[in-house]
Amino acid sequence: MTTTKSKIQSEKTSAPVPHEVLERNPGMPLDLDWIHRVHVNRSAVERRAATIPTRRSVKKEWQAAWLLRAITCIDLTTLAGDDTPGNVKRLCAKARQPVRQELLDALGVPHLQTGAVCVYHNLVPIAVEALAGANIPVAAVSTGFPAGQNPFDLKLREIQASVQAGAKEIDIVISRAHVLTGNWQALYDEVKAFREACGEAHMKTILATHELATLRNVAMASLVCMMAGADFIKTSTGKEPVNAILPVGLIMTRAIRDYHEETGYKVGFKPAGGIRSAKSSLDWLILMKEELGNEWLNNSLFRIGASGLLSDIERQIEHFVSGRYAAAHHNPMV
Ligand SMILES: O=C[C@H](O)COP(=O)(O)O
Repeated sequence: MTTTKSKIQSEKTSAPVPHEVLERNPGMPLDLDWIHRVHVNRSAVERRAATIPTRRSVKKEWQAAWLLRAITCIDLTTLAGDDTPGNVKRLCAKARQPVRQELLDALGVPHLQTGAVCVYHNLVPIAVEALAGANIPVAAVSTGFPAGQNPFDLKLREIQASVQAGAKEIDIVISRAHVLTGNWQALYDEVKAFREACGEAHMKTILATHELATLRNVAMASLVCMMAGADFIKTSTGKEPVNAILPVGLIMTRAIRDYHEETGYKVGFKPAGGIRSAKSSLDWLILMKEELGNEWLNNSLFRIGASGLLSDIERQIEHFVSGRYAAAHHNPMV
């Protein structure tokens, strides 16, 4: 019989190398015919999304392996007005050692780390220093996050400053007004300029989907961002009233699939905001596996933006190992 430990080890060995070097999406000219052909059947999308947490589940003996995989895909995030160098340093320590070593030892996993640490620009130098020597990129939210209402030239300068400070990934916010007014050319030009300003840093484009009015707009904006050279498309800032939800995830992953079929380039996906339970992280992994396949199940192509998810995953892993649940304060985030 295959034991849980051997399942986790076979998961590990079959796992793609973290931060695998993929050919970056160079983008393509804006194809308005393609954009205007986009059609979304909202009720079909909602029905399909509703099956993910119910009909689909990960077998119990595989759950720990999937949860470990989820951890490697977390962009461990703090984006609060009261962030300090101290809490960012503690967050970085958590990114280096997201699960207590004794639990990893029990599962036969020598080392584990999160996909990235995500902070505001001011805290990039602190995070870069705290992560020195670890292969964990620092992501900076930029371009007037979260509303994106800053002047355009300031947004470009903000990106450049974050890259100079050592951010390897830049999470930009799009101008929602371009989507709401159907000005796809303006959205394309904006995102292309952001991509140029990012240089070698990878760019995640935050759509703030709750503010885009319709699922069709989400699909169209996803395509435009990829045409403009996005490395990732990301659902939300975490500051909207509704953030990452599965129907939106379905629309965005299908846009990624269409773009890949058309161009051959793989674009990553990052649901972010409101993802707090281990169970919901499994739902997102299942969505990725079903819509995009195993190739997307690694942190080069999948991230979960979350500030509070890790505590619950660690708690579930502890339960898996010991059969007991620890009190939430035993697995503090920072
Ligand atoms: O990009 C990440 C999000 O801002 C995190 O949102 P959260 O605090 O709801 O997990």
